[in-house]
Amino acid sequence: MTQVPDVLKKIVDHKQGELEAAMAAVPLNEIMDRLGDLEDTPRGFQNAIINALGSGWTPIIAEVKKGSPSKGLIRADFDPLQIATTYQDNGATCLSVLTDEHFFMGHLSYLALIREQVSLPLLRKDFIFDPYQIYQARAAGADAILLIAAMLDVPQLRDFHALARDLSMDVLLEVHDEHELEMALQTDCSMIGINNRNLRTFEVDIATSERLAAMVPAGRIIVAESGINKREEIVHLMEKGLHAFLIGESLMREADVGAKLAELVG
Ligand SMILES: O=P(O)(O)OC[C@@H](O)[C@@H](O)c1c[nH]c2ccccc12
Repeated sequence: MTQVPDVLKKIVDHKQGELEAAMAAVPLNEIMDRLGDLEDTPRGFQNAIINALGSGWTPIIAEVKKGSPSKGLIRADFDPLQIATTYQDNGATCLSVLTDEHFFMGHLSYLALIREQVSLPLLRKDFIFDPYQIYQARAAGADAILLIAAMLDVPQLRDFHALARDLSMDVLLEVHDEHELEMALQTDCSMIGINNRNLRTFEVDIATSERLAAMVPAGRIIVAESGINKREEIVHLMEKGLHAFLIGESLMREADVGAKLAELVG
C-alpha cells in the first residue's frame, strides 16, 4: 500500500468503530446463515453493462447519493427509493448505492429497500477493508461491491475479489493513478473504475479517465467515475475507450433527475 490519502484514513478510522459494533450486533456466522437462506441470486452487474454495450446503449451506473465529505449535503429532498425508481425509468443500466452513513449520508438498508422495487443490479458503494463487509453487502442485497486500490494492497484486492466472486457478486476495482492501475492489473478483476476525483485535493479532472484507460489491456470493462456532467463528455470518453459511466452529483443536483439522466444516456 502506498500513501493513503488523509480523507481515506479518516473514513477508515471511523468505519473501524462501526465495523466492530456491527460484528458485535450480528456476528459473521449469523450473516453466513442468512446467506444460506437467501433465495435470490445476485443480478449480473457486469453482464448488464456488457449487454447494454452490445445493444448500442450507453451504460450508466446512476448513483443514489445524498451528500459527500467534499460537498456536504447534495440533495435536501432525498428519497432513495424514489430516486432509484426514476433512474430505472430513465435508462440507467445499474445503480450505485452509497451505504456509508457518516460521510455520505447513506445507509445499508437502502439496498434492500431499492432491491424490492427496482430490478437493476446494485453496487454497494462503501469503503471495504474487511471480509465481513463483503458478506454483509450480499446479505443486504448488493450485486456488486466497490474495492478502492488507494486503501488496500494487492493481496487484499485479490482476496476480496475472490470472496466477492464466491458470493456471486461482481467487483468494481477503483483506481485513480498509474500506480493503482498497475495494482489492479495484478488481479483478475475484470471491471476497473477510474476515479476522476483526486482524493487528496478533491479536484476532478475528466482527463484522468482518458489517460488511464489508454493503459488498460483489452478485455476489461472500464468505468469512468466522478465529475461527469454532460452528454458530450460521455461521447468523448466513449471514443477514448471508456465503456460505462458512474454518475452521482450531476443527477442529484437536478430538480428533474429523470430528464437529466435521459439526456446523459443520449
Ligand atoms: O458524484 P459524482 O462526481 O458523479 O461521482 C460519483 C462517484 O464516482 C463518487 O461518488 C465516488 C467514486 N468513488 C467513490 C468512493 C467512495 C464514495 C464515493 C465515490
